[in-house]
Amino acid sequence: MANTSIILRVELDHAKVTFGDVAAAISKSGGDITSIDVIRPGKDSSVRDITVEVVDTEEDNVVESLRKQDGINLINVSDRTFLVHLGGKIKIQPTLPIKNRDDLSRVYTPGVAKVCTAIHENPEKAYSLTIKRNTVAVVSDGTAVLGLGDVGPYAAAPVMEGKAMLFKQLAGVDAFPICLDTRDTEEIIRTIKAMSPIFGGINLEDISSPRCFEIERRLSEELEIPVFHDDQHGTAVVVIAGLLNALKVVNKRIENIRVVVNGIGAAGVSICKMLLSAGVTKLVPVDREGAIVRGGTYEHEMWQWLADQPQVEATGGTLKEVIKGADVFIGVSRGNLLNGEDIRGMGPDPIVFAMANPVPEVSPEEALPHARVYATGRSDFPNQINNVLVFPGLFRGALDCRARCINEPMKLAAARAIASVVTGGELNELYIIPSIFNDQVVIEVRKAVVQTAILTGVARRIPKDFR
Ligand SMILES: NC(=O)C1=CN([C@@H]2O[C@H](COP(=O)(O)OP(=O)(O)OC[C@H]3O[C@@H](n4cnc5c(N)ncnc54)[C@H](O)[C@@H]3O)[C@@H](O)[C@H]2O)C=CC1
Ligand SMILES: CC(=O)C(=O)O
Ligand SMILES: [Mg+2]
Repeated sequence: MANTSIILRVELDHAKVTFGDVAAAISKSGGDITSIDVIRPGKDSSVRDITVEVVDTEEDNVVESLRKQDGINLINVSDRTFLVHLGGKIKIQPTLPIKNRDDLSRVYTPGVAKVCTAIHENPEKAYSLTIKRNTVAVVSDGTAVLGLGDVGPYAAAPVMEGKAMLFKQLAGVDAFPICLDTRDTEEIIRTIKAMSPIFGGINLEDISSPRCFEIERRLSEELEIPVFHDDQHGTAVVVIAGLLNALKVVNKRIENIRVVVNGIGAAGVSICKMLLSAGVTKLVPVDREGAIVRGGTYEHEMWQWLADQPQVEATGGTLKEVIKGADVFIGVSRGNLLNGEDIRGMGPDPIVFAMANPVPEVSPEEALPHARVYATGRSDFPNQINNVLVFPGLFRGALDCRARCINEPMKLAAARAIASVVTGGELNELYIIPSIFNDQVVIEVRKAVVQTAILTGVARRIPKDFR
């Protein structure tokens, strides 16, 4: 269950209630008071802001318990999550002030004209004389936002702003959220290409499958800057990182495990591909209609590709059937599909990565009694397997070496780098993946990405610390 934090502004009529009554009502209805601020003291009445931690589902009970109590006037309820979104989460700041006409004539006309001419004569100079070298576009059409689905470009913006914040805070990359009001594949490709001159990289986000595959493929072919669909590859990289470490905990080898992947969309396809590259020999991809089987015929190009792979099992079934005896479950589908019994029926020491956001495929309450290793995409449980461990360091590296693209070896190197941040002594069931606040993650991912880009010939610049 997820907790939320609400601030209740209440006015107390001292003739009728005491603060003790308020605290008791909050506690009885499931809330936990974390702070109290007196806004207006008074003899007959007073106003206070009470911050309360509450399980999401109990929020209404807490509010209701105060509303119905005589002597309490509930003036306002603010959700702290909404409060941090007021006015958006990022802004643009100039790198230097314009203090006088002299400054003005340098940063703007007439001075700027000679810089324009220099770039016109040598477009490579865009990297040294504009924001290009450190700027990434985070582009979505709002069609597969988290596990919420097709909520549209306006509703996608808070996630894209969040990604932009993470890019900046974790890796110093300036990322700009762009939410497109079109679902047309060709129009999306055309728009991103048209706006690409100012960007050093394109991070595609929350674009539904199968359109996301074509959009990424075409843009990668047609642009000279890295194009990376985060939900596909960022997720696959972090899954492989977590799996490499989880397998050490349960003492199993990747060649021997049977893996069920549920939700063969953007994330699922890339995870399956990367699992195969990493050596998995028994793979069961599952979508709404059940398992995708070897030898089957599918309209979906990527599902057909999977059905043609020798490592994919030929026996079909529903998720609840095929998960029996599996060593690993990876969910990138939607919440609450499995229960404790399903996890109990897996093989010995099961590994469960329930990564649907915001609600995992199986809750910790159901999974933990039976799973040896349990991870989710969320930040409020241990073992957060989320692509946020990947995209900041990966783009930091790609921008620093001006990589032409982000290739498979770079992704695998990033996965190994993330896994390596958890040392042998630290590794355990509750710690298979480093926290995003571990500052080694971005450093190690960047290093691995730059080294591999140089080795595979896609780097167009050698950063100083690699010379
Ligand atoms: N933790 C993390 O870092 C990440 C988590 N995710 C989560 O994974 C989920 C999928 O994301 P995307 O691949 O981007 O979306 P997508 O829309 O491309 O793919 C979702 C797939 O799940 C399938 N699906 C839906 N309900 C299903 C069910 N009951 N059983 C089996 N399959 C089902 C759909 O048919 C589709 O193929 C979302 O909940 C998202 O939040 C995605 C990317 C990163
Ligand atoms: C984490 C992420 O990118 C998603 O859930 O879509
Ligand atoms: Mg996403």
